[in-house]
Amino acid sequence: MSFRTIEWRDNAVIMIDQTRLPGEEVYNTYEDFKSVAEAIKGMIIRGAPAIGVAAAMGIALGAREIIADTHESFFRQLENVCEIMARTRPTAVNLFWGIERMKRVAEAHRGKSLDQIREALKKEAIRIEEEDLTICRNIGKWGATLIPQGATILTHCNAGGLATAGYGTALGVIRAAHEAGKDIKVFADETRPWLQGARLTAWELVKEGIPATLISDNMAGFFMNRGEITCCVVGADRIAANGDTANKIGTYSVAVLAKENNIPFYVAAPISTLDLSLADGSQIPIEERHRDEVTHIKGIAIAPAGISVRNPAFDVTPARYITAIITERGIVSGDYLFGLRKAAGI
Ligand SMILES: CSC[C@H]1O[C@H](OP(=O)(O)O)[C@H](O)[C@@H]1O
Repeated sequence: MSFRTIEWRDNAVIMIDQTRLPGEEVYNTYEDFKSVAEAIKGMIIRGAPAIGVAAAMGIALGAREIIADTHESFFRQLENVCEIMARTRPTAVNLFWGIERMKRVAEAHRGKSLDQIREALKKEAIRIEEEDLTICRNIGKWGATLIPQGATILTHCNAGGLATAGYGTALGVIRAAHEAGKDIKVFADETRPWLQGARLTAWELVKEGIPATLISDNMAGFFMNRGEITCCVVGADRIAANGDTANKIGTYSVAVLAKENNIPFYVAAPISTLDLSLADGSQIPIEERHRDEVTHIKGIAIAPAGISVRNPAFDVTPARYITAIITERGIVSGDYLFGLRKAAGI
């Protein structure tokens, strides 16, 4: 891949600014944890695994900012850093997974010096990023076994290298199938209102020469009904114990249309996206974002100011619409309650 989503460099965090794509490939440098939190909230960086990495690196930055004479003061301030990270976005469980993993490392080093704790947190954040890349490649390998030669794959939103530490989950499956010479084509939903498909997925696929067609969200059913789509592959932000999956708004509609047209619908996600504490998807918190994301494009109003607006950023696809869930440890289908726990090693 010819871009880097996020990187720890010289005790700062470097991120590609995803709000400026596809027109400009700009990298921002963050030297304090609060600006990393703002970058997550403002979707400079977005995508479940990517915001897990960003939160971890933000906490590592925060630990270096803390001025403390005692361990008690350090850990009290570190808790505050973690709480600020946790308030950035509510749906992607990877954010909280990353925060908890960093907390565990800090606790495990409580007996060490503050600088040793800071160093351990920095190394853990870098490790999380490096691991995510390997995880995505493994998701790709497993997922590619489901993709027939010459398939046309519909994807929604961006579950690509930009949504992870690189390579992607849904786009990881697509990349792996392409690299295996399966001669695949992609239909990418533009994904209103934030246009992750038009701005980010299309950018990734064009850069790599993977054949892709951009469609507006309301065209997905048309092409499915005409027999032009072989299968659908999407990412995820939180997967409940029974397989119900939260993903970008519009995913549920794609899944129902796929079921109606007898098209396999796959979710590609790392184990860190599982939330087995939730029995089903009804408890998954759904982020509601600012109305301007719906009424404006690039700052230009496309709706009158007086109109009321709703902007849920995610929806939940019931497990019955999901053909299989592709993880880095294998493909889960059928009895999700059993299969997901097994995949998680429980
Ligand atoms: C690799 S999962 C990415 C997942 O996150 C996206 O949401 P957002 O762009 O709001 O962070 C979308 O749901 C993707 O499927």
